[in-house]
Amino acid sequence: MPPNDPALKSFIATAPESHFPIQNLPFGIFSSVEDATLRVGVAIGDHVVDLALLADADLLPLPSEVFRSGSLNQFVALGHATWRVTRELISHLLRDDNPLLRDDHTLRSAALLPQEEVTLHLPMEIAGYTDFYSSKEHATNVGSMFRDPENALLPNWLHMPIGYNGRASSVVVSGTALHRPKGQLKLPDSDAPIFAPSRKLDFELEAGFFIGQPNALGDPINIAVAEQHIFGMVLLNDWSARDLQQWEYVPLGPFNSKSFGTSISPWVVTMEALEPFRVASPAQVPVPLPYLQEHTDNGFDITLEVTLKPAEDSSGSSVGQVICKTNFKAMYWTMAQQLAHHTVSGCNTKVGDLMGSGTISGNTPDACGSLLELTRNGQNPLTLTGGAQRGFIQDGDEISMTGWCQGDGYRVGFGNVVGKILPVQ
Ligand SMILES: O=C(O)/C=C/C(=O)CC(=O)CC(=O)O
Ligand SMILES: [Ca+2]
Ligand SMILES: [Mg+2]
Repeated sequence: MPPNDPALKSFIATAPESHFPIQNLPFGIFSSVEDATLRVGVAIGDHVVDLALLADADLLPLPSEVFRSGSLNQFVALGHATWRVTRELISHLLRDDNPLLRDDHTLRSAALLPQEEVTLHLPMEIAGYTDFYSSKEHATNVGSMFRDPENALLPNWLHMPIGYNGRASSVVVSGTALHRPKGQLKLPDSDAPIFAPSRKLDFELEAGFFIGQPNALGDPINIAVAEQHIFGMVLLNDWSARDLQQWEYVPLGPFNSKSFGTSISPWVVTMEALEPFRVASPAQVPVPLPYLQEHTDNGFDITLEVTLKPAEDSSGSSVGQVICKTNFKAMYWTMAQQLAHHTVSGCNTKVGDLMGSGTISGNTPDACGSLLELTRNGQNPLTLTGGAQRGFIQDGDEISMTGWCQGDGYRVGFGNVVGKILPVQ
């Protein structure tokens, strides 16, 4: 049976709402109390499979050092065929009718660790980070607040996937707390900026994808093969200080307002696992230039949610609340178009480059992927359970994003990306 078959079952039982059934098998980097080495793991249910130990036991045809090099980069650099075959072999080893690992109690207890007992790390060594701006609803919402409601979309927006070169050094894995940034901001009633902690700290709900197959300088990626260059996807929170952003961003785009931290989920869901959830993306009018024209469905049906958990009150309690529900399939520009556009100038990419989709907003009020949009720039604060109000993020707040593809009786999920905001340093 192929690894995406909905009927497949693992000897590691998974509930229907688990993000990590045998049909998923996302790759990540973990360490454990017994072994601090950063090594490659695959999530299955509530467990992690240690691929280095499977390779030591000759159950995977790769040198185990590939899985002990500290990131997924070495493994991913081996190429598309290796990612696919490795996932197939792991799927085979985890099937409920395969006794090889199931009945080898020594290997099984060493190579299958409960997820709650491991530490997850950044999955890739991130060569570069680019952030796109590909949700029409998001671009329209922000354009109408920051610029002109009559001409919310700038004239270039419908012709190319707009993006900016972000900051790779500050991409952090889920669970990493970040301090509120300081910077220049200009208050509405003043002509001169002040230097102060951001008062308009926000999240941006995004999906990210990792480059698995690079392209050389001067050799653009054709849109027809663009997806073959993608290893897989994660969830991404592009933390944004709106007051710093509004003062600094013209004409070269965001700088300090977004470079203080970008959080990603630890498990990279492969494009193979996402294949059953491919859907058409929105029709594009006007038709884009030929290098951006697609002849296949390149959208993906991924349900997304954001939860805000406010700082604990004096009794130490805090309840998380879902503040956004949306779907990745609403994105106007696809990953294939983003990659074709990114490289059309001759720009090269490297294994481990991270591309953000841009904030994912939909066309209902609760489908907005940022507080900027959910609260109309803080003017209509959200009222949380218990009465607390939020225009923007307060110190101690935790933002958690989750996402999954719904199959028939199973989910291919991303887990989550969580981050807490600490007071200014
Ligand atoms: O429209 C603007 O001026 C700014 C938009 C953003 O801050 C969003 C950005 O980072 C790109 C995106 O996430 O869509
Ligand atoms: Ca962004
Ligand atoms: Mg960022």
